[in-house]
Amino acid sequence: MAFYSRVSGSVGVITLQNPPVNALSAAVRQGIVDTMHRALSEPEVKSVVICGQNGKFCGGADIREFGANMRGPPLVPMIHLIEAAEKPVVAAIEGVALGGGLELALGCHYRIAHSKARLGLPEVTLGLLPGAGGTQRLPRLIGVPAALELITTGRHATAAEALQLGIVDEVTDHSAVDAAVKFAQSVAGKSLDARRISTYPRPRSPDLAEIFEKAMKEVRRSARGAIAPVTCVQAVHASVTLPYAKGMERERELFSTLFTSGQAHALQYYFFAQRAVSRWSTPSGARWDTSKPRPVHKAAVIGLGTMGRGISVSLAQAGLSVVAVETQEKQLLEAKQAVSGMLERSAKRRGVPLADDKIKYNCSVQAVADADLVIEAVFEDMALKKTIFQQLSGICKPGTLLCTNTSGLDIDELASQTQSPELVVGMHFFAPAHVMKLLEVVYGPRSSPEALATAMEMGKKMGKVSVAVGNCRGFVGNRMLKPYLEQAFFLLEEGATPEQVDQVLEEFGFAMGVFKVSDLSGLDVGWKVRKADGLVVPGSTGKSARIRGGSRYSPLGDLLCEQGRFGQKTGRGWYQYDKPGGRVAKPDPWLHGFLEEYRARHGLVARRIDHQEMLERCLYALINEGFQILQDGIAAGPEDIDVIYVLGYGWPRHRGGPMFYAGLVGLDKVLERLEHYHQVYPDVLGLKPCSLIRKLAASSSPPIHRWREFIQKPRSQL
Ligand SMILES: CCCCCCC[C@H](O)CC(=O)SCCNC(=O)CCNC(=O)[C@H](O)C(C)(C)COP(=O)([O-])OP(=O)([O-])OC[C@H]1O[C@@H](n2cnc3c(N)ncnc32)[C@H](O)[C@@H]1OP(=O)([O-])[O-]
Repeated sequence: MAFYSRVSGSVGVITLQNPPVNALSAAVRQGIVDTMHRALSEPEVKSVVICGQNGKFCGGADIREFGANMRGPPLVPMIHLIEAAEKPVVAAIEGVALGGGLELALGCHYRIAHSKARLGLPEVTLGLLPGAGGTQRLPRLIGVPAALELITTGRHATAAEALQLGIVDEVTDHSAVDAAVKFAQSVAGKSLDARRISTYPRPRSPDLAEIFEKAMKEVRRSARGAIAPVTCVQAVHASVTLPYAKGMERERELFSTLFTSGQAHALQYYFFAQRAVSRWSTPSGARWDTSKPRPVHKAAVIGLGTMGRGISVSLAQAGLSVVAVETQEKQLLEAKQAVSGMLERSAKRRGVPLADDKIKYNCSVQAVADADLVIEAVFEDMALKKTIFQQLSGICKPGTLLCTNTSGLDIDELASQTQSPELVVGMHFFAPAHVMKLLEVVYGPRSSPEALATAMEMGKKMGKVSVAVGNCRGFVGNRMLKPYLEQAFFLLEEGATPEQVDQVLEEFGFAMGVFKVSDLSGLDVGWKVRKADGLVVPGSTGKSARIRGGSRYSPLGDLLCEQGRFGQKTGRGWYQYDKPGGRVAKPDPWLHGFLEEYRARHGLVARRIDHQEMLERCLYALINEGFQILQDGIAAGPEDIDVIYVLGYGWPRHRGGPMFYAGLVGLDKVLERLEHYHQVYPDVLGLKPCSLIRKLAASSSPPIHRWREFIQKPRSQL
C-alpha cells in the first residue's frame, strides 16, 4: 500500500509500503492512485514527494504477481496520472529505483537521489523489457546510446552516474526525502511544461541507424539465444520512429510477447531460485534458520596455486584478515606478487579501496594456529590433503573450522583425519575463484550444522552464491558432468566431430561447447582422476578397451592425453590452437583422422547423427543424474541444481537450469527419450531413467516447486 502524509503544510508525501523492496503490488498501485488523487485535490498541497519506506524507493513491479491474475490499477495509466499532474511531483530515491520503480520516477517531474542509491531497468534479466514507459521515456531523457546500454544490459547505475546521464536532477549525501521536500517547495507553482518526459521530442541524430545496427549486432552476439535483449532494442527503436503514444503501444505489444514466453518464466524462476538456495536444509534436519554461523575474523589459506590465490583475494576483499601459506619460498614470492596484482586490478575495476594489507604471507603451516577458519587449497590429491588435515588438527586452536577446496574428493575421509570431524566442510570454488559467483559448500555426514552455516555465511561475505550440497563423488556439479561428458565422447565414437557437438550445445545457449571447455580446463585433469580410479588401461585393445565394470566406456580422452594433447595449454586437444596457451579453437584434421582410425580399429561404423539426438543425449543424461542427486538427498531441491549449473557450468540462464528445463520440455517427454536411448544403449547406465523422474511423470508431472514432496527423505546421516 502507500501511506499519505503532509509535510511543512504544503507538501503531500506518498510513501510506498511493501517490504522488503516496496515492489509495485496491486495494493501499492492502488495506494499510489488514491493518495495522488488526494494530494491533487487538497488545495493546501502545492507539490508532492513520492518515496519508499525503509530507505528503499522501489524495486519495480512485484514479480510474484506475474504468474497470477493481475488485479489493481495498471502501472502505465498510474504513471501517466503522476506525469499529467498540475502540481510538481518529486521522486525521492533512496536505496533502489529499479524497473517499474525507475519508470515511476521517470513519470515524476523531478528526481532527487541519495548518493548510495542504484538506478536501472533490469527487466531484461527477467526476460522482459521495461513495460511501463521505460523504453520510450529514457531515450527521450538521456539519448539513445546511453538508454540502449542500460536497457539491454539491465545493469544498475550509481547515483553519480545517473546525475551525469541526466536521469536525476540532484544527488544528496543526506536524507533524499528531506532534500526532495525542500526541492518540492522550491518548485511549487512553477510551470511543468518542460518536465514531462513523454512530451519531449523523439531522439534524433544522423547516426541513429548505425547505432541501432551496432546494438542489434552486439545483443545478438552476446545474448546466446535470449530474446529479451533483442526485443529491448526493438522497443527503444520505436522511441525514435514513432510518436510517444504509438511508441507506448509498440512497447506494450513487445512486452506482451515476452511476458508469456518460456524464457521469461525461466528467468523469473531463476531469480527466485538464486535467493532460495540461501534457505538451505540437510536431510538430517539442519536448517539455515536454526543454525547459527560462528564469527570469523581471521581466515587462512593453505596452498597458493591458482585456486588459493583467488580464494585469498576473495577473503581479503570480504574484509577478513588472511594468512596465506605456501611452503616453498619461491612459490610464495610469486604468489604474493600475483595476488597483489589481482587485488589492485580488482580494486580499480570495482572502485573499492585496495585490500592488500589484509593478507600476511607465510612459509609455515604453523602460522594458521590462531585462524578462525582455514581453507586448504592444495592439489587435488587425497594423500596430500590428508597429511595437511592431520597437521591442521594438531596446530589450530579449538573450534577452528577446517575447509577443503576440492572439486569432488570425499569430505568424510578428510574429516576422519582430524580430532573434530564436525568442524570439517568442503568449499568447492570455481576458477577463477575471485571472479566466479558460485560456491558449493559440502557437508559431510559428520559436519555440524554450525560449521555448515559458517561456511555458507563465509561464501555470502565473499559475494558468492553458496549452495549447500551433500558429500558424494563430484558433489552436484561435477557428478552431473560425468554422464554429460560421457555422452559427448560416445557421440564422437558413433560419427560426430567435436565441432558438431559443440555447435549444438552452443546453439542451445551454452557459453562454450563441452569439448572447448575440456580444452580450456585441461584434458589431463580428468585423466588424472580416471587413472586414480583405475579406469585408464594403456594399450588395451578389442572389446575390453571400451568397457569398464560392465558399462560402456570411451577411452578417447585417455588416448588424447597419451599423445600429450592436454588442450589449450599444449596447443592441441579436441581442437588445435596457434600456439600452446592459444585461445582460438580451430578444427583439427589430425583429430578427424584419429577418430576415423579409432572407429575402424573398434569396428564402429560412423553415422550422421542429427542435432536433436546430440542435444537430447547430452542434456537428458545430465538431467537424469540431477534427478538421481535429488533422490539421494545430495541437493535439497531442483533450485540448488539449477543455480549450480547456471553459475558454475555455463548453462544458459534464459533456460532456467537443467531441472527447470526438464519441466519445461515435459517430464514424460524426457522420460520417454531416456527410455528410448537406454533401450538402444543398454550398457550406458547414465541413460537408465532414475526412479524419481518416473515417479514424477507418473504423478502427472507436478510443477517444479512441488517436486520436493516426491523425494523420499533419506535416513538421517547425523
Ligand atoms: C502485465 C504487467 C505489466 C507490468 C509492466 C511492466 C513493469 C516493469 O517494467 C517490469 C518490472 O519492474 S520487473 C521488476 C524489475 N525489478 C527488478 O528486477 C529488481 C529485482 N530485485 C533486485 O534486483 C534485488 O532484490 C534488489 C536489488 C532490489 C534488492 O537486493 P537485496 O537487498 O540483495 O535483496 P534480495 O535478497 O534480492 O531481495 C529481498 C527479497 O525481495 C524480493 N524481491 C526483490 N525484488 C522483488 C520484486 N521486484 N518483486 C517481488 N519480490 C522482490 C526477493 O525475492 C527477496 O525475497 P525473499 O523472499 O526474501 O527471498
